[in-house]
Amino acid sequence: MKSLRYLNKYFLKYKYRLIIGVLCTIIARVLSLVVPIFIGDSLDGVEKYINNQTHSLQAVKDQLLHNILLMLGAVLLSGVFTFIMRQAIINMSRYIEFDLKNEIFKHYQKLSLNFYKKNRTGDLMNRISEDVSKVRMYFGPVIMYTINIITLFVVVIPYMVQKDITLTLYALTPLPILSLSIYFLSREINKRSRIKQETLSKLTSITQEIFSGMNVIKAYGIEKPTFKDFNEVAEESKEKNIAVYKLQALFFPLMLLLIGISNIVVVYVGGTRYINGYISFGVIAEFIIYVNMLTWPVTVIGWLTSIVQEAEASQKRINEFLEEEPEIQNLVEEPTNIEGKIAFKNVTFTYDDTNTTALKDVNFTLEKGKMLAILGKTGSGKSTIAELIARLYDVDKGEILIDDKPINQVNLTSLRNAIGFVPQEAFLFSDTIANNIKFGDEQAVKEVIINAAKNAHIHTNIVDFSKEYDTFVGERGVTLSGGQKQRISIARAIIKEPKILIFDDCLSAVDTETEEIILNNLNKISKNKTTIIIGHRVSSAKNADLIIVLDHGKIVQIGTHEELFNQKGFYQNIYNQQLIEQSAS
Ligand SMILES: Nc1ncnc2c1ncn2[C@@H]1O[C@H](COP(=O)(O)OP(=O)(O)OP(=O)(O)O)[C@@H](O)[C@H]1O
Repeated sequence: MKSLRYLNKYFLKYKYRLIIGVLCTIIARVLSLVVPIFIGDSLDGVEKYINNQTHSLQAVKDQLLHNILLMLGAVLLSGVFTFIMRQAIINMSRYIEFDLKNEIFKHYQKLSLNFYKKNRTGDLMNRISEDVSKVRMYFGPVIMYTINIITLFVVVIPYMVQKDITLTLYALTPLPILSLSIYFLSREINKRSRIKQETLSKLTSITQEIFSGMNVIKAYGIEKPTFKDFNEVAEESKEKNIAVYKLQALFFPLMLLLIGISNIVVVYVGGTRYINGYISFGVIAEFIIYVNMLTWPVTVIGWLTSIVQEAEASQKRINEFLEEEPEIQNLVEEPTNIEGKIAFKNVTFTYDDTNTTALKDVNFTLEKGKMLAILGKTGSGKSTIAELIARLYDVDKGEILIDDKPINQVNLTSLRNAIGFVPQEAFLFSDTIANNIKFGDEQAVKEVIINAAKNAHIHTNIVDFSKEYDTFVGERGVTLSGGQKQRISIARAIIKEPKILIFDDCLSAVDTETEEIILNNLNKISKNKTTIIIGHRVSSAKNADLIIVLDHGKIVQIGTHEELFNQKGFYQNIYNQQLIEQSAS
């Protein structure tokens, strides 16, 4: 129950709903419990008349009518209170489910990239959906049935004992057996359900992967082996499902069997005691109804215990993530005004998971409004510089200064708001083109969107689509070419009007002519903006105020185009190489 204690704050938040729910549950239960009393009383009245203990038929009829009206009233009122109880408690559980999901989601958003590298997406999804649903059961059915059971036991059992203790003992004996059997059955069902759930997750993952990689599957003609893989997992999932339902099928027969046994015991023992004159006829009827009333809650005790165990396990998994501290902490509450000067002082950085030292002793200063180009072979650490500027990771050694302030002394939201980042792999949401561009500035009007698209040299492509800016791009932008996705991603960064623009190798999928147009546009847009262009081509670097060449995480060349062009080294080599390529094409 330790993990579930975390949820007490929600009980406090919804205390009025909870109190109303509890009161209504008690009232509804008590009202429904008077029905057997009137049935017993009515049968006793009829019995007395048959045995000639009462002579007035009219008096018996009046007694029956009186009892029927009272029972009707009690049942109706009980129904009304049950309705309010369900509204209060079940709705409370839904509100808490919603709050908890939001809390987890907000926390997920605060966590650093490393967290996402360490944990599988399926696991993250499961904790926010499956686990939260299990926890909801703790708030809804568990509370509702627990109060129900307690009220029932507190009222019914003393009443039964007072009527006839011997019959009570006989009538209740099968119930603990029922409860225990249901407990073990539910536990086994839950165990099998968990396995079923895991295979279902596996099936979902494999299906998702197949759909995402459909173009590769088709291109390689591997539909058959892919189907075989899918079929194996689907087969496993089917087996696990059948295993669960086999056990579930036992649930109701077992319950009916034990209710039947209880009823037979009441009829037999009650009948004997009636014949011996210990109880009246009506008591047998009352006991039969009470035993049936008690059976469901007793069955439920076993079920509830396993729900609480499940909720406890789920909340433990949720807490593991909620207790995870974001590696990147915002140390400054006040927003910071960012001008855009960036300096790296002896920066060394190692990725935790692969232990790769991506940057070694990197030094450079980029004045605000200036342009930096970063070149270097693949894996030389270019993207890492961009990620460190956005503070997606903290450095191990040395420091990064933004406007001469250590980066961790800058408000994190201000920093990220000041950066327009175009990642190496463009990511588009399954939404319209306009909304994908507007993502950088929610308030942007049509003209501004079009202007950004023009600057990213994608406008003419967009107007060629029948729905123009309202074209839906499909999941991850599947309906667009690589170059189109990159340019929409560039438009998204431009529209934000950031102080710092970072283009991480984002012109790789466009031809040199388009690259030239975009670079020219960028020269205009990036006035007064600190701009960092990462790439492999000299064309994207030659207009920069500063060029850095990286090799294995170290700066091997630094200077302007003129300086590096006249130096022997990587820059001159690729310049010459690209010149030859250009003249050959
Ligand atoms: N998220 C990561 N986790 C672990 N290691 C990483 C991660 N990203 C990059 N690396 C490693 O850090 C090194 C530098 O990678 P980086 O992406 O900065 O290179 P790059 O110069 O941008 O390469 P490319 O031109 O191919 O994009 C590489 O050896 C890479 O394997």
